[in-house]
Amino acid sequence: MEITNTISALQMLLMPLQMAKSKVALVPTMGALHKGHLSLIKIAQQHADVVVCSIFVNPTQFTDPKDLEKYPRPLEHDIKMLQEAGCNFVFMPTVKEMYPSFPTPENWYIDLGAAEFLLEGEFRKGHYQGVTQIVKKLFDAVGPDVAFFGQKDFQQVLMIKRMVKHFNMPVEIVSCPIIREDDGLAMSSRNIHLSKTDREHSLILSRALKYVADNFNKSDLTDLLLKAKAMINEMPGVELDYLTIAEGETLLPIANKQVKNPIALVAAKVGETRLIDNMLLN
Ligand SMILES: Nc1ncnc2c1ncn2[C@@H]1O[C@H](COP(=O)(O)OP(=O)(O)OP(=O)(O)O)[C@@H](O)[C@H]1O
Ligand SMILES: CC(C)(CO)[C@@H](O)C(=O)[O-]
Ligand code: BAL
Repeated sequence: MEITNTISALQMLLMPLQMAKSKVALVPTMGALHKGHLSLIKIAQQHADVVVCSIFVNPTQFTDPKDLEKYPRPLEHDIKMLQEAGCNFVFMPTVKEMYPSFPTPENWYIDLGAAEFLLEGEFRKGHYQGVTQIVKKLFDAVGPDVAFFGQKDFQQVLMIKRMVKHFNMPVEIVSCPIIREDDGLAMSSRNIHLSKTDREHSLILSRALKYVADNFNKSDLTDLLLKAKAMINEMPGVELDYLTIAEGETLLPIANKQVKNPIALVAAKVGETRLIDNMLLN
């Protein structure tokens, strides 16, 4: 496994492979790797000849400076995990490498459609501009044929697909299933911040989503949402940002069950830690 910190070194390594028409996959991450990330690497290995994993805690997508400051960065552990997973290249750039004028912000704005401002976009204003800005830079640096993202960040996958379309980039975007702990909690790097009690309380998120999924076909939509929200609101230490049943392209709340891709999405603060999760409804 080769580890590089600069775009030019990475490109020198990848160029001969790309000239020989090897299929290159990219798995972008912010590190603090867990089994969810490893599942992306595994799926990428099934699709491509070469897998590049990037580790970069991207400052432009953080709206809360404290969240950025305390984001976990266990680099040695990450490298060991990637080595064991058989990843071929790790790209770990500095902030200056990705944003040469940092801390002066670069000009960046693209139209991601109305869904940018819903859900995560409402609670983390500007988040998807930051995400698409760095993913564009990573795609430009690596030149992947295909890139893998987790369905846990469902809205992120939608936004990245829109960015790729906006720039006509020749990159296939693959959304991969959510990996959960045995008790249902969606794996996330931020779970490390949960106290023992928070960890117990956090289970209400996947339970409420499961309740929605199990009852979607048999219950009235309004009742279903009310009951699922009540389950979360009754849990001490959990502060709900949103729970919605939305259409999977527009992310608008659905008015009837006949829509194409219904999905339940949730975000809540559990103690001091903000978590998100979602479940497809058919
Ligand atoms: N439980 C999971 N199952 C599948 N994919 C996941 C899971 N958790 C994260 N991913 C995906 O891994 C990629 C990198 O995510 P990231 O490094 O932000 O990890 P994370 O666990 O989502 O961290 P956090 O949510 O705390 O920022 C993203 O595409 C994300 O959707
Ligand atoms: C896609 C991503 C690596 C961009 O920084 C990040 O948002 C993440 O880890 O989901
Ligand atoms: N996995 C999403 C990245 C973020 O929360 O900023």
